[in-house]
Amino acid sequence: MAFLSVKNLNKKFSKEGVKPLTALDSINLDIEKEEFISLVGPSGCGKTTLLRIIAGLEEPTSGEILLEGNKIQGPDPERGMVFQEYSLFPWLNIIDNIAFGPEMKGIGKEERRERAAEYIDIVNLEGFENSYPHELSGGMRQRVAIARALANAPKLLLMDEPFGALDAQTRNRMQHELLDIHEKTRKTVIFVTHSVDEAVFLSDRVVILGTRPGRIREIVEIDLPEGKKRERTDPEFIRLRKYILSQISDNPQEH
Ligand SMILES: Nc1ncnc2c1ncn2[C@@H]1O[C@H](COP(=O)(O)OP(=O)(O)OP(=O)(O)O)[C@@H](O)[C@H]1O
Repeated sequence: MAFLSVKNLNKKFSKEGVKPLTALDSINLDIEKEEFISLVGPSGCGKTTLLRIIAGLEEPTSGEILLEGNKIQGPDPERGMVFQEYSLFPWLNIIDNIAFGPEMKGIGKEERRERAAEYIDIVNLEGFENSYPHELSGGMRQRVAIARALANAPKLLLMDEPFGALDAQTRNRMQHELLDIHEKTRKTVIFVTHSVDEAVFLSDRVVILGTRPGRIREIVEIDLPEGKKRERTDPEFIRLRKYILSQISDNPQEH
């Protein structure tokens, strides 16, 4: 049994008087525990819709998703979501932002602060515990958002274009940090991105969603050295990146 199993998933958006739009068509996908999976494809191919259905924020029209054999129904902190806009609480300092989920679960102050401190350490934000979100850079805020999702002890981390709003240099640094976080926590990650370069750099497998909207076109294994040893200049990296780009026929917005 796969850790996460997407079975025959279909999603149609219907509005009165308008022809229904098929956003996802017969999606089947098995994901193993600890895997890092990216979803790529042209704009409108259904990446965000698939992620939102896995998050439980959207209902499929038919089909189902099983997490460790249990059908997903509605949102749950066991599936932590990180968005492009950091959605931090501006009135809470960093440690309380991170401890928010555990607080909602009724975990006592000391324990949740301990847990938050552990994740502050993992995302390298020691010393910023008492700062407020507006006092941090974009990359740092995104690290808080990742720590906040992790503090709920999720089984799955769902990331929707999390580095899309960052400048190129910060984005590059965040990619290295995310690999590092993945190595430390071994969380299963599903990562939506427009950037094929980013997907190849981060992932164990890249799922290409089709030019025919909403279908899986191909799943590409990224057989590169683990962790920080990944090099963009590696000929295999360049070959995989070119190959995936050639499979995305619409213009990807960046690469
Ligand atoms: N709430 C909605 N109501 C109607 N149509 C929707 C809704 N959400 C998404 N769609 C449509 O479903 C299709 C898939 O959208 P989705 O946002 O999942 O694509 P995407 O691959 O994430 O796109 P992008 O790369 O531009 O973010 C698009 O045609 C979109 O217009």
